[in-house]
Amino acid sequence: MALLPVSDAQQRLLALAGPLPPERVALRAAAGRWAAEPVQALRDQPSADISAMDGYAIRFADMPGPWTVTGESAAGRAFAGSVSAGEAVRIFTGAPLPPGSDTVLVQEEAARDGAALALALAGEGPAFRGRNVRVRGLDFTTGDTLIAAGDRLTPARLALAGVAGHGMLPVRRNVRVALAATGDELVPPGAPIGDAQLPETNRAMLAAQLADLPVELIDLGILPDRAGALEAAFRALDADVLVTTGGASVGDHDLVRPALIAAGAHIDFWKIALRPGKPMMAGRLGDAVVVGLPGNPVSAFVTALLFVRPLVAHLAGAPDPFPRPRAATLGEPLPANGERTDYLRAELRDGRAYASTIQDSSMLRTLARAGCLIVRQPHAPPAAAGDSAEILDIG
Ligand SMILES: Nc1nc2c(c(=O)[nH]1)N[C@H]1C(S)=C(S)[C@@H](COP(=O)(O)OP(=O)(O)OC[C@H]3O[C@@H](n4cnc5c(N)ncnc54)[C@H](O)[C@@H]3O)O[C@H]1N2
Ligand code: MOO
Repeated sequence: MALLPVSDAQQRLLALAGPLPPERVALRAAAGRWAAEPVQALRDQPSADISAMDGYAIRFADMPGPWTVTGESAAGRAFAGSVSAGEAVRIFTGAPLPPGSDTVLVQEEAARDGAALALALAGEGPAFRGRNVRVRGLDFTTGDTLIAAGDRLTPARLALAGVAGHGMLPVRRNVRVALAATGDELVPPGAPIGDAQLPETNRAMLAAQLADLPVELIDLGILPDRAGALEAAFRALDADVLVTTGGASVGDHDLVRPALIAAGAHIDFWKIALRPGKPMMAGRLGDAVVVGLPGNPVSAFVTALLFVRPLVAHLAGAPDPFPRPRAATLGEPLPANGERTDYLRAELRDGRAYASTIQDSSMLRTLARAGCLIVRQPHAPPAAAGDSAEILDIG
């Protein structure tokens, strides 16, 4: 069976399910999620002309003074009257300008004695009408579209939506992701361990890889290499996404695919032109998308980066969920590549990428040291030191 190119597999994966249904959640709960609808301003900001400085509201036409102070305007406590010729109102940052005034004289440039106000130094004072005033609607006005559907709700956008009058925001509901490790040799990290056993690390790694996405993780634990137990766990699934690791290849104990099929799954693809990560599979099980990752930790990491994270982001409403490679300079030559897209663990030093000598997909130490993956396209010719290469940052 021919191996599926990485980009074809990525497109087919996203085609398995669309974004989850929308819901409205409080501002804080929307952090890091994607807007399901455009967000429009419900108010003008600022809603009146307000002072940007502590000082005195004056009429610019009255420059260079002197003035008589007739009252005070503070943030949240506007002056009730207005400003007539020769009058000034004490004003503070964020306070509305009283009607009649149009300019703020900062207090550092003012000399005040009781109600008498003058410039501290001749020639100082505001240089133009409107100085130190934030005019109504400076930031935005009612009806402006401030956030587009599909925009990520960054900290700044949350604050923007809040000041625009929104207490709730339209997002996609959180993605329920079930994680299952498979393998009779696996024990939880830190547990007593025999020689034939191995600490199970893929669930912790995957959970951390998804930590910045809007997920609810469901831990299905470590499943044994037994068809019946796997099938039972898959049948009981209640999640939007099932991610398994291990048992994806062709050995006698690689039972994930047959168990998924026995549980009623449709496998859309299996085996990708990818190194590491070739045995990855994906399909549907009821309403859920299932992704079977290879067990080797580096293969699981790379396939989670290229497939699982983008799938979760897609379900959460991200319009462009795939990691974006950037160009970097190779520090050392690389040999020609074979038929699979190769993702080489590499260190970045002085802006140059140096691939680890050994790229075995079991080796977590080289992964932990790597700042990036060098992406080698199928059949790429040999590359020299100083050549440009595509990399994916992972540091
Ligand atoms: N004859 C062939 N053999 C293999 C092929 C092949 O095409 N033909 N593909 C190889 C490739 S590529 C990979 S990758 C591996 C992955 O296969 P599996 O998904 O079946 O992985 P396992 O055999 O279950 O495990 C591989 C390795 O990783 C360890 N492991 C598994 N799960 C975890 C975990 N949760 N945490 C930590 N370590 C884990 C496991 O103990 C094994 O050492 O197959 C090749 N074989
Ligand atoms: O995914 Mo396997 O790790 O290509 O060797």
